[in-house]
Amino acid sequence: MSAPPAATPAQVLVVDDEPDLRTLYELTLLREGYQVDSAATLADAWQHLQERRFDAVITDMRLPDGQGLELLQRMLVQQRSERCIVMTAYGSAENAVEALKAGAFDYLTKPVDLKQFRSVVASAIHDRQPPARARAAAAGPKAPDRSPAGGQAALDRLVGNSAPMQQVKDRIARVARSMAPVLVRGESGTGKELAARALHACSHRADGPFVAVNCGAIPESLLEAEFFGARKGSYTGANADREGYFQAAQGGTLFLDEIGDLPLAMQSKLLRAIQERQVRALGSTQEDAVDVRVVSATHRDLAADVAGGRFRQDLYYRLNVIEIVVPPLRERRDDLPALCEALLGRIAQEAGMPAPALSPAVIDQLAAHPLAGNVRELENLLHRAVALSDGQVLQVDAIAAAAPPAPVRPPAEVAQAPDAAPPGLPSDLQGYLDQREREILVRALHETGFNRTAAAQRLGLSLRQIRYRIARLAIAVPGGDDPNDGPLSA
Ligand SMILES: Nc1ncnc2c1ncn2[C@@H]1O[C@H](COP(=O)(O)OP(=O)(O)OP(=O)(O)O)[C@@H](O)[C@H]1O
Repeated sequence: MSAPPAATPAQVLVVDDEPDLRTLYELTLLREGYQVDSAATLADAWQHLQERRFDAVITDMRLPDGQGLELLQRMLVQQRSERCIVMTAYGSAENAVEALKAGAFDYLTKPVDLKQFRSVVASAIHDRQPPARARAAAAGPKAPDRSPAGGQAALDRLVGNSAPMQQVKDRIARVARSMAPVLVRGESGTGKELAARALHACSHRADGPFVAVNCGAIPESLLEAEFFGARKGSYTGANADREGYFQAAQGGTLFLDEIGDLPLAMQSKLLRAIQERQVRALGSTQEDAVDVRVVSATHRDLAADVAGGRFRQDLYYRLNVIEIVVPPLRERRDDLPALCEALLGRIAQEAGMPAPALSPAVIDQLAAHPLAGNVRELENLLHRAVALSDGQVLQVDAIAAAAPPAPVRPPAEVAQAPDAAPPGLPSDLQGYLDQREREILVRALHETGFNRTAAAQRLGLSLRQIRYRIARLAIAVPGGDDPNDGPLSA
């Protein structure tokens, strides 16, 4: 049996004009099993890049003939596949953010911590080519830079192919590859968490944990221990050492939902953890290095919170390196049929029943609904509709009954007319009364299991009268006009 072919080590280019530092980086990388080339200037680095392809490029920010950022930009223009790590001077947060915005995979702050250096380089090379030392497989053609297999599945879970949704998915796939912090913005219920999960699944951290935290749900006094961990005895009730969210997300993604709800004192601590990449558990004297990508989300206008002094500007700047905006449902109505189908499928699966079919009438009715609570509201509506529906096809009236009663309001044109009547006085009395009557009848029918006799009794009507009203208002009752009028939605 022949020995496996020798593995080709990953190739790294180091760009720094200080010979001592260059040597230090080279030795560190060689010891890790990489093959290293080095350059002292931008021109020299570019020459190397013209000659061959590398797996990663590590560049100092300030070089004798220009900025490391220029190298990054030139690489981007040429669509080079190398991942670029930029080294910035200590305290120059702007450079780090600028580099990440320009497409750097990650940054390191000088003086470089060698442990962090090794870990960042390993991350950059991770899913394309492990170091020779760790590789057993034969050297083959380099894998293209694409999302892990689970990435596409996670993007598919984000249902909707409308143009705005497609843009969101393209952006997720594009930015997933770096370490840059991402802020996901969007109204409540638009799917921000799903977007964050897809981002994680498309990243090289997909095999690591995804830890989701609702910042608004944690009592202020517990925040520090929850985020950074706590040593036994550090506070009343801490009976054992416990890790925090940062430690739990090690090697993966920490999703900070409702980031705008974090109190100012905690914002400072979070900023420090992100900048230093170190956290200190409550009651501990030691800092732990953490390798975590932070993705946060908010439905609030964080820029306004910054202006109002409720959110730290420096933290906002740090979290918002890359922004993903998930559009509200009203801006992507085209997604409604696919969303309904996917949500109904999920609901039915959870209930262990076949998914009811969706008629065009139901879709039309949903499309007319304001759905201000976005996909979550649509999901709730369908949940209740399924519970109220008795057949294979989801009924229009099951949707109407599932919808929370609309607030009593005069028709919109009356409210908006310049010489509008006082609120509460409708211009079309009959239309207004019909709408109210309809709501009451649907509610009564719903509450009596669609038994018309019982519903009529509840409303002080005869069976004849309620039948007449149901027909006049064209209320579709599950099971049609049942002469026996028994319970229809048992
Ligand atoms: N595009 C989508 N495809 C399928 N399901 C979706 C989509 N968007 C949202 N959902 C579903 O809607 C519900 C709400 O989504 P999610 O929690 O991601 O929203 P959110 O924007 O994070 O909400 P909040 O701001 O309230 O935290 C979830 O059950 C989610 O699975």
